[in-house]
Amino acid sequence: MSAPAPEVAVRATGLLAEFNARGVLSVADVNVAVTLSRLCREPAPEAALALALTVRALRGGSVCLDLTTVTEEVFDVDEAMVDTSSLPWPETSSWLEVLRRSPMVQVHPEDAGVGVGADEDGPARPLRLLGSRLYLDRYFAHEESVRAQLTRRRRATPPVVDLDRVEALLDQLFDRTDLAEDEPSWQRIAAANSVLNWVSVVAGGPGTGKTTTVAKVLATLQALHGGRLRITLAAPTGKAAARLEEAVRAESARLPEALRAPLAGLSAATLHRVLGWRPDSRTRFRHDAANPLPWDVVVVDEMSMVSLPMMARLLEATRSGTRVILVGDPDQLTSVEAGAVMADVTHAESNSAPVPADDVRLVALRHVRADDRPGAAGAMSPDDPAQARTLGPVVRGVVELTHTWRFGHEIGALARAVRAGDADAALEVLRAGGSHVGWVEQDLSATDPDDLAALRECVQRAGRAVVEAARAGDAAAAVQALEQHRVLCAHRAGPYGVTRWGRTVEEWLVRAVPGYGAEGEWYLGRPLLVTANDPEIGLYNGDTGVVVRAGRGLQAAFARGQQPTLHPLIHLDAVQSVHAMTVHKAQGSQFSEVTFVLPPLDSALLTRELLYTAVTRARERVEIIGTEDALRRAVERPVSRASGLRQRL
Ligand SMILES: Nc1ncnc2c1ncn2[C@@H]1O[C@H](COP(=O)(O)OP(=O)(O)OP(=O)(O)O)[C@@H](O)[C@H]1O
Repeated sequence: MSAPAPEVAVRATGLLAEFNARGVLSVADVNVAVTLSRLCREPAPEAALALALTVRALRGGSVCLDLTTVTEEVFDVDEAMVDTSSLPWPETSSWLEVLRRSPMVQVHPEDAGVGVGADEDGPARPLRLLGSRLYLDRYFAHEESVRAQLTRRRRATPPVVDLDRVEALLDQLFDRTDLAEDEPSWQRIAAANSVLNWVSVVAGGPGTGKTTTVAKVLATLQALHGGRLRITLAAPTGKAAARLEEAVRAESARLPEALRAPLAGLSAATLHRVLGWRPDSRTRFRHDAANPLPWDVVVVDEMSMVSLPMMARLLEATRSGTRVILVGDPDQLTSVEAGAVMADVTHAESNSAPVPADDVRLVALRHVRADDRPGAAGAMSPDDPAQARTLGPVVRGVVELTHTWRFGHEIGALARAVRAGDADAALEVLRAGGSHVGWVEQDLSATDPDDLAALRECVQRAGRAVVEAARAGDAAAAVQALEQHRVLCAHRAGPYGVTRWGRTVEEWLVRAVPGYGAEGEWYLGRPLLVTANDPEIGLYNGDTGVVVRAGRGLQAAFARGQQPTLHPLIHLDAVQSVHAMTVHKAQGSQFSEVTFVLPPLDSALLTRELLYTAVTRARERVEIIGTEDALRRAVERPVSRASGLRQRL
C-alpha cells in the first residue's frame, strides 16, 4: 500500500519540513510547534521537532513521546506504513540535552514523591520532560492525577470489614462446580480483592465472568453494610452501560433472595452522565474534587475504552472513602483518545515488585483464604519469587480472569493464542476450523468478493432479517437482527477497507431484498453508525442502530438492554450507514457472527490488539479473511502506545 502525498505545511522549514514532507508530521503538528517555539523564544529545530512529534503522538493515542524509542515506532499516513529510517533523527542524548535546556520544557524531578507544580515558579511551559518521556503539560497533569489518586488509595488504610463474614459470604456465592481439580477460583479471589481494597481491577476477556463476579462483589458489600451502600454502575458508552445493567441484573437474579434484594434498583449510566455532563464544556463535569460524587461504590466497565483524561476526571470526582472497581479487558485495543489506562493499571511495573510479607491486604486475603488450590492467593507465599508474578498484582488489587465460560471453544482458544503472541497456536486453531472459527486464506486485493459465496449468504440472511423487522415496525427484532453478523475491517479505505466492503455488502443486499433502499436516504432497515458523542440525546460514537417504521413515520432504534431506544431521525446529526465497520468502532459491541477482513502485511494497523479485539467481538463464530503472513505479523506485533503510567504506578 502506498501512502498518499502529504499536505505541505508552508510554515515548516529544516527538520520540520523534512518530517512533514515524509508525512510523519501533519500541517497541524507543524503549526503548533512553530507557534509555541516562537512564543517561548526557542530557536532549536530539535525542540520544535520533539514538540510536533508529541502532538502527533497524542493523535495516535499515546500520552507522551518516548525519545529513546521514537525512531523504532511504526508511523502511518492514512493507514499506510511510512519508512522513517532515512529521516534525519537527532541523536537521542543530544536531543534530550536540547530539551533539558529548552525554555519550552519543564524538567520534572525524577523522584516520584514530587507532584505537578513543585517546580512551577517560572512562566508556564507547554512541555514536561520526565526521564526520556516528553509530555504536553496538560497530559502530564492527567497522568500525574491518575497516578497520585491510585497510589493514595492503595496506600490508605484498607476498608474495615468483618473478615469472617466476608469468608462466609464468599463461600456462599462461589462454588467450584465447574472448575478443574487444580484450578484456583480466580473469580473468588477477584471478589475478595474488590471487597478488601479501595481500588480494584477485575480484568479478563469476554465471557470470563467479570460481570458475574462484580454482581457477587456488590451482593457481598451490601450484605456487609446492611444494604445501605449507594452504588453506581458506569461505562464509557450508552450501549455498554445498558449491557452492564442488564448483565448485573441477570446475574443478581441468580443470587439467594436475601443477597439479591439490595441490588434490585441498580442502574447503569454512561461516565459522562455519572460525572454530570455540561453543555458548556467537553472536558469539565458537574462533579469534580470540589463537588464529589455521592456514591460509596463506583463500578466502571469496558475500562479499555476509557481515556486517560476521563479516568483523571473520574478519580478526581470520587471521594477517598469510595470503592472503585475497574472492569475490562486489558488486551483489547485501547481508547480512541490518548491513554491505555486499563492495560497500564493491570500490567503496572509495581505489580511485579516484591510483596512485603506484612502487607495488610495480603494478610486479609489469606484470612479469607481465597482458595486453597495450588497457585491460588490463599496458598501462596510472598517469599517465593516464583510466585511473585501472580501474587504481586493480586496484592495490589488486580486480578485477571482467564477461564472463558461463554465462547464456543475455538473462539476462546484462538483469542488465547493471539493474546499470548503464539502465532503457531493461532494458525493451528484456524486451520482446524470447526463450527466457531473459519479462515478464508486469500489475499483480498486479488479477490472478487462475489467468489466469497458463504460470506454473501451470511450477509444476505442477516440483512433480510433486519429489513423484515424494520418494515414490520418491530424495533427490538430489528436491533437484534442487526447484531447477527458484522463485517469488520481495520482500514477505512482501499481493498481491505470499510468503504469497499460496505459497498459490497450493500450491493449484495440490493440483490437479495426486493425494494432495498428504495425509500431514499432514510430507508427502512438502513443500518446506522453514530460517529460522534452526543450525551444530550444519549448516543455515543460507535453506537449502532437501524431505521424502523414507527407508527406512520420512521425512527432510528438503538440497542439499549431489553428495549431499544427510539430517536426521531431529525435528532441524528452524526450518523452514517454501517454495512461494515472498523474494529475500533466495534469495541464495546459483540455480534453473533463476525467476518474480519485482515489488513495486508505492510499495514501499520496490523497488530495483536486489533486481531484480538476483532476475534473477541464474535459470540458464536468468527471468520477471518487474509493471508498467513499477515496473520503471523498481527499476532507477533503488539501495539506500542507511549505512556508513563505503567512505569510510574
Ligand atoms: N464460575 C462460573 N461457572 C459457570 N458459569 C459461569 C461462571 N462465571 C461466569 N459464568 C457464565 O459465563 C457467562 C459469561 O459471564 P459474564 O457475563 O460474567 O462474563 P464477562 O467477563 O462479564 O463477559 P463480557 O465481557 O462479555 O461482558 C455468563 O453466562 C455466566 O453466567
